[in-house]
Amino acid sequence: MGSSEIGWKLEDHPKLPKGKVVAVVVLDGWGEASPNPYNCIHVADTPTMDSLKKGVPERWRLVRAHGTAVGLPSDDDMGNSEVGHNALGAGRIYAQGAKLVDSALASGKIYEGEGFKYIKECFEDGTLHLIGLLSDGGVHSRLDQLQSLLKGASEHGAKRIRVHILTDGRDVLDGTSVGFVETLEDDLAKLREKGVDAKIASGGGRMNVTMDRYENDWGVVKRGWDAQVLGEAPYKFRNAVEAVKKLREETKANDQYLPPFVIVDENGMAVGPILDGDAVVTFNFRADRMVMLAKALEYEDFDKFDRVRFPKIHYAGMLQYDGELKLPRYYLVSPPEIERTSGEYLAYNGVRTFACSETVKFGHVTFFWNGNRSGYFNQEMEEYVEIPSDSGITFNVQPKMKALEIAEKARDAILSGKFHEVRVNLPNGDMVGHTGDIEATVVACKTTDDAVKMILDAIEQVSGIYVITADHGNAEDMVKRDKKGEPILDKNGNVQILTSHTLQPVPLAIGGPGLLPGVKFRKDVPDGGLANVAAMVMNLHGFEAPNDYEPTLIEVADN
Ligand SMILES: O=C(O)[C@H](O)COP(=O)(O)O
Ligand SMILES: [Mn+2]
Ligand SMILES: [Mn+2]
Repeated sequence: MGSSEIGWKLEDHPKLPKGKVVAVVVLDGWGEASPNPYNCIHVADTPTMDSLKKGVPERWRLVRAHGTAVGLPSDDDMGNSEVGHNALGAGRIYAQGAKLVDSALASGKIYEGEGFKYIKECFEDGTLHLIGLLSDGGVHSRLDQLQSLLKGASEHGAKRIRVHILTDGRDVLDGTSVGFVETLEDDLAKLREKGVDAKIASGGGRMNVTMDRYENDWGVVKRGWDAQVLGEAPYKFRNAVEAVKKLREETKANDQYLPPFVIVDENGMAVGPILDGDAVVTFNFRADRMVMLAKALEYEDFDKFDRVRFPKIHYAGMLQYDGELKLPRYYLVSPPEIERTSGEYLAYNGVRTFACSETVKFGHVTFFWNGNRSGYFNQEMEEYVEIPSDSGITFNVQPKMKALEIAEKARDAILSGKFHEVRVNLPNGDMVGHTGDIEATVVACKTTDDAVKMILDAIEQVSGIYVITADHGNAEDMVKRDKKGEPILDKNGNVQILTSHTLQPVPLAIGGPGLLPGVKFRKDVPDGGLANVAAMVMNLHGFEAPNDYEPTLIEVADN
């Protein structure tokens, strides 16, 4: 459908007025779980969020934020920011990258597309490089997809393959990197038996090497570039299992933060720098932490760091990572076509929007919210503000992050009278939760609660409406559990800290003086998920949602 054929005008809601200020607050990584010592939200002092839960029962509920409710392959998949914010903003459930790549690999269609044909042109004389996150986390990538791609690429003629690994420990338990590298090494050995020259060429921890996002710290991407493209790194090893084991031991870094390393041959030469005539595939399906590398690999004009050498390669992403920038130009699997998002409708219908977060989550309430599209729909109607995040630190040392600064910006936007929607992401529960530091995560949760209070106070002053929710769980459960829900202990009797997201539902609270007294949650959408929130927010702005949006969660009783 071309945009001119779309009927952008939304119907008026029969009962709800227009012109109210609606604050939409996404608490990143804030799920609902039973109270226990590993539930940092429970342990923290959170009077504001507690009062919403204990307040009007018809205005607080849980919504699904994981698995099929957000377009992931199965209900064993935890939620994440990309799919969560996509669902919140788009109001519909799209088959997400993980699922699309699964199907393209299963059917073999991945090998028939333009993207694969493009990289295949290098197979005769060049090397195929695969760069991405090595784990089964299913948030940015999946090991089984890499395995399948390795097999498929070799069957389709790749003779020399180099894998550049990024160790995880964030979406999976810390320490699991060793096992993933061993599995990959087994696969590569099998390929070598078949005559394919296949090796791991470089590596490093995802948060230290390559996978920065929203341009918070180009140094991260540069460290990756030096290892992957130039074959240079402070650590050199003959094999990758040894590299990961030694670096964990010697530098005491966890999987997320391993320093960059290259694998060298018997003469000390890097086994797989990226050279003219090579093909490169970034095998993560998720966009945010691949966009920066994609720019470095693709853009002729580039001034973010000195690339030293800019090899002439054929580069394809697993997916196209940015629909607006059309980046990268070539990709193996078409991304979900997320269109007619709520933000675009609201801009057409006169709703003025302000969106804000700090750098590490800025794209969540803009890019992901708008269906993986950077930029404004209509600059006259929207203002996006990014508060610079601290860089070069792990957030357990700064658990307050910029939450209060974000709340101040939201407050000022609410009080300014210039906006009808003020949308923010408060990052703390998630970003600090990912460090696995329980004490710091408790501080993170308290700070989030303080920030929510500031926003609610401003809404009170302008007789507005608030919508408080989250994109997925994280801080509410910081320990790995067995099937019965009991914490799992390691061989030393210590609990295994869970740095990842969870499968928990998230809270959804509505209220504020501007909300008509008869507005309450419907009882007939018990399985409602994040995708149902968009229609509700449109209602709160005085509009009916488009017919194909997931149903709204509210009704208006006459009283
Ligand atoms: O990229 C990350 O930080 C994690 O893999 C997932 O966290 P997010 O989905 O909350 O960004
Ligand atoms: Mn998130
Ligand atoms: Mn997260």
